[in-house]
Amino acid sequence: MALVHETIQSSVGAEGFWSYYPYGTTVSIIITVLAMVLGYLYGPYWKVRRVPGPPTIPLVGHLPLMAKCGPDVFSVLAKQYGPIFRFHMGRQPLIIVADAELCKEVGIKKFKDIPNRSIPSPIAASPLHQKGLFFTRDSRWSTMRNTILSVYQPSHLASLVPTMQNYIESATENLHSSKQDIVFSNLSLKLATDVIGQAAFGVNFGLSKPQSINESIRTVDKQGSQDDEVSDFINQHIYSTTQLKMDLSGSVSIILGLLVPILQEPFRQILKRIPGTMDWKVERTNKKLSGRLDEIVSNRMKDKNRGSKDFLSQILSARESENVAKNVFTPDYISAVTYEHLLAGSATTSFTLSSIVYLVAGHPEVEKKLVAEIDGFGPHDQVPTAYDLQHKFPYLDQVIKEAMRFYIVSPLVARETSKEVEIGGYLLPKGTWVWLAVGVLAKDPKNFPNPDKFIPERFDPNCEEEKQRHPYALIPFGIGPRACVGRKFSLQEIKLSLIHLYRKYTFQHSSTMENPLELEYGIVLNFKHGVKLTVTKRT
Ligand code: HEM
Repeated sequence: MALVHETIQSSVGAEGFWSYYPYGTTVSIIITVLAMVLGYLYGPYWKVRRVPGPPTIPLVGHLPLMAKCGPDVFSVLAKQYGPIFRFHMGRQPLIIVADAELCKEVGIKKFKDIPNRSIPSPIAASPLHQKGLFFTRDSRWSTMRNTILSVYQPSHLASLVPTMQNYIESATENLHSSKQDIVFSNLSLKLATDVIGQAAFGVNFGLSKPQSINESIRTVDKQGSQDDEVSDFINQHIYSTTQLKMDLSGSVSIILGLLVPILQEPFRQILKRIPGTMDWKVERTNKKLSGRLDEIVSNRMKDKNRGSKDFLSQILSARESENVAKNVFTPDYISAVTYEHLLAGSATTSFTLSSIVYLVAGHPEVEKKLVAEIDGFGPHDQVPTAYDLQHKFPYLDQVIKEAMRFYIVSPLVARETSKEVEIGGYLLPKGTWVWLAVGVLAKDPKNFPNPDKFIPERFDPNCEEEKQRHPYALIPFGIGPRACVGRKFSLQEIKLSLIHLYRKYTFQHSSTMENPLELEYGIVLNFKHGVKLTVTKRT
């Protein structure tokens, strides 16, 4: 060391020596910063580097691959890399699990080590969405979930049949009277939003009014074109939902969240104050939505005669009777879970309903069998009970399962390890994002021969294919203790809707519709241009 000093001193002289050291300091600062940046960018990758995956591009990871292949990217990669592989969402590596047995391991067998959901960047930029059941963690989640499950007793669901039926009748009353084709996906979104609005808030959003169905189908898509409060709320809700993009088309802070998460929050704080930016718009919408929700919640809290018909009232009553729930369900969390119901319950149910009608319209032999089963149930004005819906429509069940397999609304289920855990032969450190590729499972020819064919009979309990299939090959509602709480609710609504629809109408694809159907990949799957259908009234 002394020798090095001497050499430097003699070669640069006394003056040069002093200027040399600041230079050296600068170099070491640059090297340290570079090392930190590289450590920040590559640290997450380094911890899971043994899991196979395609080569990644710094910063953007595999996002360009995703933009090129769309949601099919995971099927393509599963073929190449096997049942567990690495995919980089920007800087963040995801461990993708694309095998039914491994999904069971993550979702059920090792649930206690993987109990939470990872928080993707669109949600990290949206405080409103973070306090729902979906993204809460650990003991807060389990207390919230237990209270919410107590609300979903079978008797409560059964009592919702008449409400659901009313909205369904109202939404579908005038379908045939329009000479034009209908945008069925818009109609189903309004119907699902109305049903969940009533079930969650006890509020009639009034979107499914029969006299204005075509009119409102058109206007609901335009921001602010309806001026009453309810539709304003809905428009904001739809805006807030559609802005939660998972690709690079979101707001600047969301994009930063994908590429350099550390910068996301500081930038969001700045951008949300700059009028006109997407972050400013999202912030405004979220604020308005939260304001409205807080208002609804605080009014309902004061109302001593609120009854127990809707989700919000039930949660408030449960909260009052249990001390634990009181600490967990503070007003902001109540607003969030109630809003979450609107969010989780409308887009998913609506997409599923539309995709079923679309697929049946393309398969006349399925339509014939389905209509025969529905007609065989009883007179057309006999509304099925919750029990009837569960037990008396076996072919309808097969059609729904097959449609949910064919177009799986939520093709990825996001989880995160809370301690080191071994999955599929790889040791994953605490904090690893483990995502179940349920969309890949649903198209795996091992479990579903001819996966690109729509064949409801493959779910016939007597069929060999059904008997041999892995029990977790189709999990559109997720798996284990963290699976969807709204499964029975949405299936009840979907079945009631289909029975009512096919009692009155049959549907054909509109000539104005693209073929094949184009899908859009957001927080959930959506139709790019809607599902357009020609309606024929049954005689
Ligand atoms: C066809 C309709 C629906 C589909 C396909 C669907 C799908 C899903 C999926 C895949 C998950 C993640 C499950 C997991 O991690 O294992 C989930 C969770 C959830 N869903 Fe649904 N869902 C639907 C309807 C609904 C409805 C109607 C509601 C509300 C009434 C709802 C509320 C929720 C909630 C709160 C969670 C979070 C559960 C938790 O973290 O404990 N969903 N859903």
